[in-house]
Amino acid sequence: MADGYFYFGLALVSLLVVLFAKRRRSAAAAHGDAGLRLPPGPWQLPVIGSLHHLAGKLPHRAMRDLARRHGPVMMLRLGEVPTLVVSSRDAAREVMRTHDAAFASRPLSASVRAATKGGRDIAFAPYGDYWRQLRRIAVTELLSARRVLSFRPIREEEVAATLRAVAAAAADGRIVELRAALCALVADSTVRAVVGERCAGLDVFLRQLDRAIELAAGLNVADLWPSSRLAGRLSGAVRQAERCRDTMFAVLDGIIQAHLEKTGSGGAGEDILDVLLRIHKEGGLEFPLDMDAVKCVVVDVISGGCETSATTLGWAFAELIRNPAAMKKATAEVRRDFEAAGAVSESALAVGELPYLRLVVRETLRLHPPLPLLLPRECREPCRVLGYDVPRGAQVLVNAWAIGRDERYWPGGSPEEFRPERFGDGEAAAAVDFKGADFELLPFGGGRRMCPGMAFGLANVELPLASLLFHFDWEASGVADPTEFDMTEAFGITARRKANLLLRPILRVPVPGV
Ligand code: HEM
Repeated sequence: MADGYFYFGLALVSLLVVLFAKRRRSAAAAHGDAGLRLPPGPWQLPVIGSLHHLAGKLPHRAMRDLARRHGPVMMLRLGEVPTLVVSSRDAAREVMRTHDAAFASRPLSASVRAATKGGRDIAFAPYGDYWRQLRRIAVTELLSARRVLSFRPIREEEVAATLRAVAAAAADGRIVELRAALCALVADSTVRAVVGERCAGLDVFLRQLDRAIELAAGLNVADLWPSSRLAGRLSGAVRQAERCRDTMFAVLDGIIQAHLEKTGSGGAGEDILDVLLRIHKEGGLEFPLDMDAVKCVVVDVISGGCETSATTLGWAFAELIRNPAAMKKATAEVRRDFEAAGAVSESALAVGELPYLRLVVRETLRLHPPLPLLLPRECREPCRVLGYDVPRGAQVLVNAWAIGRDERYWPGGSPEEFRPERFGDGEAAAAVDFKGADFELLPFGGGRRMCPGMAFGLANVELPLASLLFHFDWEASGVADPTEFDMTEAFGITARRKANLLLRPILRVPVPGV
């Protein structure tokens, strides 16, 4: 609330000083940025910069509309923060491939700095040797294909528990709020993979994590006006981020203690925290992995793992409900392939079964990248993108959501349409994938800071989706025309679906153990 009043007050002050600021701006242009070809952008107000252009809309949608007028490389000012917005495949390629090293850092806003103890985690560590060391640990130890595979029994158990709960609802003719069920499924699988088991404090931990992610979105006055002490004091965002961090760390202290007391850790049964504690104990690293770093990485992996996969699953179901032909095709495929087995198994999924279901996931990630603006990057050294000069220190947002819906890259039907077939044989987009080489499809980002959790995330999407389609048919409750199914996005760092996912399950293939 305090943020709201403060913001409104600043907007009023802005209007009063606009003429004065115009004069000052032209004076500044006369010496400061002379000779540079800065990217174009919409007109700005003093103090709030470009924020008024975003008011009342979701940021990725507002930025897409602005980019249509000002171009694929556009400069905004969010409060005080100069922000480059990139909205085309070619511009994204320049940021993530041509000048990848120049854009390989992340901006550390005051609240992110507080939540991550100054960027001690993987996602927000400034680009450099410390980040490189953490990234190596993540890729080779924590999130490697072998490690993700070792969590298969956890995923299978959690999916089986969800299937049993849904079967009970189906038997009673009850409607299921599938969004909540999917969030719980992904959270339980992820938490068990990271810390071994759910414990009492984890609900508190997950609530604080949600709050910390909200604060990290940067739309609070402390992060928008970093030079203003008054803004920092009025906002309280930094104090809240510290409180979230301390509460999460206190829960982790108990879990770490229990891990340290446990005997015989190591080898196949290791969870991610075991691995981190082993690396902490072995030492010998250039930057010792102290307990704060261990906790920051655990928070990173749980936050990276939960929201993104659950959001993807929610959208996949919503799109399938809205597109009965695709639902029919995906369901027929999974029932045909697993009929003999009587249940979906991840081992069969791993050897390339269910090609259509995989296209459903790819199409879902095209239309609904869970992080529509990825995670922000920061320009470390002045460089040029599509011929425009980008100043050092500018925050850089890649609008993956807008690029994924740009008709120039998605010919053959409306890019707004959910059509998994567009990635099939004979179609222009057939070879386009989300592995970071195709800059029109960037749900996991690209370049050095690309998501290291892709295999982990996809495993948490594919098995639940295939299993829920295998055993049940799904009907939207109270929706006569599927095309009317509500697809409104919620506001937040992840673009999750706003409405609940109220669906009626109809049992078609018996669930084992029920
Ligand atoms: C559907 C699932 C997921 C999506 C769509 C996704 C998306 C992303 C994106 C867009 C980025 C920023 C990339 C960039 O700056 O170019 C990112 C970074 C990251 N993701 Fe994911 N992610 C997913 C799952 C996961 C999972 C399961 C984990 C961990 C278990 C994870 C951990 C991370 C980390 C640690 C980073 C920061 C990497 C760095 O800065 O070096 N993500 N993710």
